[in-house]
Amino acid sequence: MLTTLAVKTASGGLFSKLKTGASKLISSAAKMSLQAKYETLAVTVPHEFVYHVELNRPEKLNAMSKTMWFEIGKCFETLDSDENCRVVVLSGAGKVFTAGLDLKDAMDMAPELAEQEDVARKAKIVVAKLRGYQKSLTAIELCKKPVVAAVHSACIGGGVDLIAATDMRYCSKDAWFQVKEVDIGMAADVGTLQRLPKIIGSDSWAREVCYTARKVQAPEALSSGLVSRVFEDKESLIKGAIDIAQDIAKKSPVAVQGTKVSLVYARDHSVQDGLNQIAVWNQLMLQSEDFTNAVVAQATKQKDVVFSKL
Ligand SMILES: CCC/C=C/C=C/C(=O)SCCNC(=O)CCNC(=O)[C@H](O)C(C)(C)COP(=O)(O)OP(=O)(O)OC[C@H]1O[C@@H](n2cnc3c(N)ncnc32)[C@H](O)[C@@H]1OP(=O)(O)O
Repeated sequence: MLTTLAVKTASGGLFSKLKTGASKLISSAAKMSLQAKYETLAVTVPHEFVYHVELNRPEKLNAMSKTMWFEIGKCFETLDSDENCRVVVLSGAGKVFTAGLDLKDAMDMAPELAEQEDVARKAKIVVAKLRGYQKSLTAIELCKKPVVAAVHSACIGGGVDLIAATDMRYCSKDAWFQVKEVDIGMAADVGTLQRLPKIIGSDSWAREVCYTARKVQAPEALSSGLVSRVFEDKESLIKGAIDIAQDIAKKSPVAVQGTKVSLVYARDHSVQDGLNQIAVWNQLMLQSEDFTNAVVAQATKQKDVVFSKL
């Protein structure tokens, strides 16, 4: 039975190669249109199934403007359903990863609030904005494709909220991180306080960096678990992140996407709830051709199985 299935997989492989050639053409077409689609993000496709999203306001140190917040949400919602995308690398163009919330934009809210006299009406305006910003970053977590943050130089305030919603975090030696919100008189409200303590093993350390807004340099980011790899410089960081992304992109998208959904669910639920979730998920997904093809490939020592798009 294994032999029959292996032959089936091998002929599927040839068909998939033809499909791969076609998808490369589609990918280069997609590359152009994706770049044109956003004002504050640059989206490229460095390898088949690997997307690279760059925060792209280098002249303002990638400060997160209203447009950028909106576009981050839109981008990751789109990537979630894009069958050509299996993994995303997220980095910053130019000198730094991001200088955080665009402070000019933040001040623009004052005149709008001044139009209202009553606190409840003012609060309604603020909460709508907050919910919108939260939704944008949660789109990264809801995107079933793993997202690898590649941080160089500064990652401040909203930047920490952003990377806390990603799956894996790498940085270069010159990187530093700052939960800066208390310095601008606010409690962080778009994910750092909720996600950071779950990323970091030490609750005490997480609280310290949130209360003090002190800078965390790359070696401490590594030892605390905020990042899992440190690269020599930005160039090797991006290459390293894309290499890992390519490895992930070769795996079954059914398996990888199911793994992300289950890890995110398990983080926020009891072990028993998590076991129930994956049992329900896999009662369907173990019937996928990916499972059969991958099992056969392992059993017959076949390399480079090609999986259909998802
Ligand atoms: C509902 C909201 C939820 C989100 C909350 C998030 C909160 C936060 O993110 S709190 C943190 C806010 N960010 C900051 O406080 C950082 C401010 N920037 C800096 O301290 C410095 O720019 C930095 C140390 C990062 C770099 O200094 P450097 O001398 O190298 O560059 P600059 O000359 O200062 O900046 C170059 C141009 O970029 C503009 N810019 C930098 N940061 C921001 C910013 N956060 N918002 C808007 N614009 C920023 C800066 O004005 C310069 O532009 P230009 O004057 O036109 O040349």
